[in-house]
Amino acid sequence: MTTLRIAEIFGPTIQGEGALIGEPTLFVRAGGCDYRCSWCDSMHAVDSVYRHDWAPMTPEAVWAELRRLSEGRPVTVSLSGGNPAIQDFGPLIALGRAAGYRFACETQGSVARSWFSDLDTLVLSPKPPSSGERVDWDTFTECVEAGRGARSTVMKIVVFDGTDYVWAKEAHALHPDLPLYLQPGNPEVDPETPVDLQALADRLGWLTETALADRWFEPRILPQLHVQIWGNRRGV
Ligand SMILES: C[S@@+](CC[C@H](N)C(=O)[O-])C[C@H]1O[C@@H](n2cnc3c(N)ncnc32)[C@H](O)[C@@H]1O
Ligand SMILES: Nc1nc2[nH]cc(C(=O)O)c2c(=O)[nH]1
Ligand code: SF4
Ligand SMILES: [Mg+2]
Repeated sequence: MTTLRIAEIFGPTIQGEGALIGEPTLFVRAGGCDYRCSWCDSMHAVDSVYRHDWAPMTPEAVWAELRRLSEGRPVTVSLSGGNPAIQDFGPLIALGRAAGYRFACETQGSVARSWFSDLDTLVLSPKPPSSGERVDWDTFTECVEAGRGARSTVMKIVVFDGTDYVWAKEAHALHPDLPLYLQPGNPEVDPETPVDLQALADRLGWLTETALADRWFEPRILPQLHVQIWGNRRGV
């Protein structure tokens, strides 16, 4: 039987990012990641110094918590992390889907999984140069292939600067069929530090105006809605 490493389960909240923005959602945050992005906003689910806080849970136990949080009313569940793709979420997805719950997954596209095809929405978020990580595009393409059975697969790219912007255009050119979402990077990820909403608005303005001036009309450009509402608070 699979045991999952779970950093946190929370909600209902709203999906704050990308294609499903605004959608009522429960989050399952998996512990552990094969990347170390310089600006990761979820290091408590990445850095192994926090591993003692990650609970070993069976899919049944995660499913029981999701039912409790939603009071048994079917809702969208987002699998995030860390990188959920380093674990086997197939059994959890099967339990939830049988009860009418929908599943999305956020992953960087570094590990392909057969259960991607059981998702409603696969969100692939390849990492730009500012992250300090490098994308293996062959593996990323394997992730796109593994998600062929999903209802939809989208690409979501975090953009911090001009170099990331140019990179995002190249990433889109490699996978032009994936609907593309851009979000400005949040440079302040400490949950104790209040976010500077004006600075985030300025970043969103810069990204939006850059794409429009460039006549690049493919991407949808969105803020992180949960950060607008709750700042860097955890568990929302
Ligand atoms: C914490 S990651 C977990 C899932 C997966 N490891 C990934 O990166 O796609 C969830 C989403 O948050 C984004 N993200 C992480 N840190 C961010 C930051 N400082 N500003 C904006 N988005 C960020 C990631 O790019 C990803 O789309
Ligand atoms: N509300 C809310 N929306 C989100 N979208 C992506 C998130 C993530 O950390 O994966 C996230 C999150 O942590 N909270
Ligand atoms: S891939 Fe995702 S979870 Fe892993 S370090 Fe990067 S942003 Fe954080
Ligand atoms: Mg987040």
